[in-house]
Amino acid sequence: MTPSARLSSVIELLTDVENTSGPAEHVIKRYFKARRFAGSKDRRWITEFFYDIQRRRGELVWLAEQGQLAPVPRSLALVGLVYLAGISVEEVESLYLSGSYAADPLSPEEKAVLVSLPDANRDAMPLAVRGNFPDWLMDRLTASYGARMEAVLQSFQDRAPFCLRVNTLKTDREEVCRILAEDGIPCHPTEISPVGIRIEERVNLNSHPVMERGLVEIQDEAAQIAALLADAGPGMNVVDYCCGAGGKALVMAATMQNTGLLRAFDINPRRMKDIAIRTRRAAVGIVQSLALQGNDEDAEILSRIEGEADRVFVDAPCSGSGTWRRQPDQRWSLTPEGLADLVAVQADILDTASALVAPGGRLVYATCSILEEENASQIAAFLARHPDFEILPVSDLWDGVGLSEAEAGQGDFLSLTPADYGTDGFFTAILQRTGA
Ligand SMILES: C[S@@+](CC[C@H](N)C(=O)[O-])C[C@H]1O[C@@H](n2cnc3c(N)ncnc32)[C@H](O)[C@@H]1O
Repeated sequence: MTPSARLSSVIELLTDVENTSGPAEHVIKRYFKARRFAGSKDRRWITEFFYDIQRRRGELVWLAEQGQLAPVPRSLALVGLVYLAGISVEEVESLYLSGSYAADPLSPEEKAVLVSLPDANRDAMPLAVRGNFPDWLMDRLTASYGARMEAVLQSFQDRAPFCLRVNTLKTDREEVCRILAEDGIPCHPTEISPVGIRIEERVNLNSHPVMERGLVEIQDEAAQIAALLADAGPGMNVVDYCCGAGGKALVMAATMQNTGLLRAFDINPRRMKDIAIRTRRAAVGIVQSLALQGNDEDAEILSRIEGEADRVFVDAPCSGSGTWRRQPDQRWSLTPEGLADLVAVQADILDTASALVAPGGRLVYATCSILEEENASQIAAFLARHPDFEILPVSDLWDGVGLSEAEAGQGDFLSLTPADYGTDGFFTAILQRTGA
């Protein structure tokens, strides 16, 4: 594809995403499925530029509006070419807006804005704009992060690192690092998780032997830490209540040394479809998965195992705000009403899942959110409704489950943002049921 055709594709994609609900990655997948002629380099350029625009959308909208341009996909892409990609206005005109499949030539107003961009003053931008976060979240985040606010917002502008979790049922970290190094893939151990590997370059490992042989899974370090904090041990009875594709279940199966019982539930069978293949590949044999129906039958099934589990892990559906580096489009689609709905669903799930915890057992609540109402406030409300649970501070568990960087594990809860250790934003609370 020519540069102009690539730019036109980015504009089309931005428009499609604006007009569709659901994650951009689905829209992008559909878009390229219908355009088989796009080669892998074209796809990469288009996708990366699309996501760069989403990540810095706040600034791009502001810059367009300062120059009296409507912040429509075309304006954002043009401003992005100059402001983010550092391409000169002359090059934009000659390379990106000429030839077949090119978008219309620059209007005088557009040209005036692009020419002024090298002098753009970031300091003049309000915090929400230069931090590229929705304005309506600013008060909430300031209350949580105070003086660290600017650093936290900035940390969401980087691309997220690529992390693997080593399957300790089959191998160890040294072995995997050695195999990757032999294949010219530079990597290093993660700072906190004892089973994580960080790869600085984006590589496709889907058909690499380390994946095919079940030696590793792709998983952010924060998610590994949360699952390790469950402290699920050999022989335990464990429930992963929102198991999705089983990412946390696989971590717990490894710490359980593939003994005991791990029930994996989720309301969405589509999300669960890879569990069987992932457990087989990882040599995990203790997972029993079951799709919940969201009706009375669930109550019947769950009542049979009430009060039995040593650990119940609730990796709750959430805003995903901690992963907004990876899915930057989602920060622009969350609404206050959507957030309130999520908080209500989380409370419901906690109420139901907590009934499965045995006396003396633990309820582990995790979100990939950095928002207080989904995290500490959710837990405070749960404890007010369930006086038979109490907080087990993560600082008491940190060393015992093999985590490093003691600083990160201070206090009652795990509460990470990318500004701390470059992980996704993540929250975890451990609640112990009294009356063992
Ligand atoms: C954050 S994802 C879980 C990711 C998964 N634990 C992993 O590590 O791959 C949240 C999951 O909660 C599920 N979910 C949403 N509402 C639910 C409910 N009422 N009961 C059980 N699962 C639910 C969603 O289908 C989704 O898979």
